[in-house]
Amino acid sequence: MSEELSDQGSLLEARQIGRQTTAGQWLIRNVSLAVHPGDRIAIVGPTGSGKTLFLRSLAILDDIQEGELRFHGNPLKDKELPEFRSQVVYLQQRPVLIEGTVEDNLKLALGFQVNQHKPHDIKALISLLNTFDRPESFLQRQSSALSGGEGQIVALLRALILSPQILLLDEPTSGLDPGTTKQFEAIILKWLSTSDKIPAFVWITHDHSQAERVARQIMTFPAGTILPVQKSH
Ligand SMILES: Nc1ncnc2c1ncn2[C@@H]1O[C@H](COP(=O)(O)OP(=O)(O)OP(=O)(O)O)[C@@H](O)[C@H]1O
Repeated sequence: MSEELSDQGSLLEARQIGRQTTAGQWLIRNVSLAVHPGDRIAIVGPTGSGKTLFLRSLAILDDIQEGELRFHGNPLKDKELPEFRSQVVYLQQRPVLIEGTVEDNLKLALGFQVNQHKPHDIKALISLLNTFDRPESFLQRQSSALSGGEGQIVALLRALILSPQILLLDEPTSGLDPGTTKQFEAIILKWLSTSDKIPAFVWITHDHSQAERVARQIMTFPAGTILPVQKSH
């Protein structure tokens, strides 16, 4: 995460991001990253070093107290946020599914106005389901009856049918068994190779062998970005 960023052609760029507690203590500071088309970035680093705080900042899910985010080279305006959300999708550790079937969940994102121009490509979806080794009838399963791993894969498929430009993955396989983890990775790699865009991902993982398998760039979250918490007077 160098401070010298080339913004040439970056999709998403974080410059000198800082996050503070409400009491004013810095949790992360001066963290920068540029994501370009085709990037496959893994972020590794110790527990509590601020990886999630940083990724959530990239996803514009939390406010930042310092620094700047740029999307396609420009600061993001409020009115551009729905488009940003359809292009930059954040997947958290635990899937959040609605009641109903797998298909209801997959169609959910497409219901948002900003996504209505995106075709619901059922063929592509079924091909991804095959990578997951599930028949088409899996679409009719109730979300409440899915295992944790199946739920996480459904959350991934729901993200992918939006055809995002960037996936932000926060330890998405930490609760999955090795077989489901491999399927999850295979779906992402298939998506990368079949997307009509040149998508990118930023993937937080504690598993160095996973980082080696999926990423082209591995970044260690720098301990130096975390300042010691000051005692208040
Ligand atoms: N809102 C908050 N207020 C105060 N401290 C917070 C807040 N959010 C996170 N923290 C603290 O900031 C630090 C970084 O948290 P974060 O979840 O980003 O770490 P992480 O590197 O993702 O850890 P892990 O690898 O365990 O998921 C932690 O010590 C956490 O307790």
